[in-house]
Amino acid sequence: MSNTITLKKAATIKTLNNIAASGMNVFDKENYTIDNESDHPDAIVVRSFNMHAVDFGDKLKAIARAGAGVNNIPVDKCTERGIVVFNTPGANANAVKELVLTSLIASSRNLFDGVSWVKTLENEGDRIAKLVEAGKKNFVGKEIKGKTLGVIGLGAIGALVANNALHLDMDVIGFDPFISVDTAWKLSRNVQRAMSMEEVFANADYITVHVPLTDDTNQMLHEEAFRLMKPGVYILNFSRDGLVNDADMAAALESGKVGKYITDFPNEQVLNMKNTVLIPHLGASTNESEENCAIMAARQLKEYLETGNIKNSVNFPNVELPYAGKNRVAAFHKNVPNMVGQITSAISDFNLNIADMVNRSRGEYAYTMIDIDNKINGDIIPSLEKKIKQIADMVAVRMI
Ligand SMILES: NC(=O)c1ccc[n+]([C@@H]2O[C@H](COP(=O)([O-])OP(=O)(O)OC[C@H]3O[C@@H](n4cnc5c(N)ncnc54)[C@H](O)[C@@H]3O)[C@@H](O)[C@H]2O)c1
Ligand SMILES: O=C(O)[C@H](O)COP(=O)(O)O
Repeated sequence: MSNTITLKKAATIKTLNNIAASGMNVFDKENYTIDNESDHPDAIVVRSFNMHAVDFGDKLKAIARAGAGVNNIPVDKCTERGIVVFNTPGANANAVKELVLTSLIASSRNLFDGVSWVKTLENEGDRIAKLVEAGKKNFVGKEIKGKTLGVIGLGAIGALVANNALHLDMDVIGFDPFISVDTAWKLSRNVQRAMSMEEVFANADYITVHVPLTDDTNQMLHEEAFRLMKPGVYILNFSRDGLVNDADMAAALESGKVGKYITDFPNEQVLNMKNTVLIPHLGASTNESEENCAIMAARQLKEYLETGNIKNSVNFPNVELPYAGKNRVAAFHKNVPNMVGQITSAISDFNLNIADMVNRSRGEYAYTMIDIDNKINGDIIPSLEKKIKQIADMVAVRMI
């Protein structure tokens, strides 16, 4: 049995985090209601809020993540229900890049420890200047020039970090077995290509990870990985805490195998480790990035709600059919033979003519949009919708 999803003119949007106003203003008041208390929103805009236990209600059509990582969203469950999950690729990449490079230099120069120490001198009166000169020897750092930065994951953020580190006179070695063609074009040819993660581990003085948290990357930095790294290596994690095995990291920091762990994702274990720099998930927290993400998320969502077109979804294919403003059937179904045939046959049963259509698949699921040429008598729509929904392996149907 498929879900009943019928687009109403006024859609309700719920937000689960603070979303920049410039993004929410994309939703015009005539067609959209922003209601953060709604139990049955048409769409949700979210940042890092953990949605795994959230009740979706029975009208939810789409979730827009104003940001990159979607591990806070139950994506498989959404796919099974024909709920499109969007993210905003690259929209916060510059913000993260700037903080990664800032932290790289600042931690290398023991800046965080030094600055914290100075604050402890506040009651020392006129002795402060003398104490500063005597104490600075405890914070001698190292320069990054000529050192090797290993970048694991050369997507929107990793590629920017890699290219910019070259400008800081670092040598850069990168690893990404799934690098996109777009990113490969943007990457400097001076970034050395590693054929394995182990090659990065063996050569890098600093390692920064920029991969999504998935079943494949979960705990990718563990005891065996640390064993292969150079002694005293600095590790930067601006991706997710689940990428690192905390117990192994604690041991590696204790032994000095890892010289410093800089993370944007502190947790209870990490808070008790030595030689850490703990940042309160500030990677994407700039006005520019929050606005970029919110505007991109809102535009993608609005386009989808109004036309069915999909751009930058993490669970359904990109699909675009210019919307002529007539009547459109948008159907999510299993990726099995003869679905398009059955939908078009249902349409012709109502003596309707097809103006245009598109079908794209992604893994086990597919999405079909069909524009109907005739001016439909409004009474027909529920019957046509019902008929299409009754097709076996249909997941969800919208009449737009
Ligand atoms: N700290 C923050 O505020 C912040 C902000 C944005 C993103 N992030 C995190 O950073 C991650 C990356 O963001 P992005 O915008 O660069 O995403 P992206 O999708 O552009 O890049 C991810 C890259 O990782 C690569 N990859 C996947 N699995 C890999 C593996 N096993 N080994 C090597 N490479 C692998 C992919 O091919 C892709 O190129 C996000 O998923 C998110 O978790 C954190
Ligand atoms: O994956 C992301 O985009 C980042 O972790 C940013 O998360 P935030 O939107 O909660 O700052």
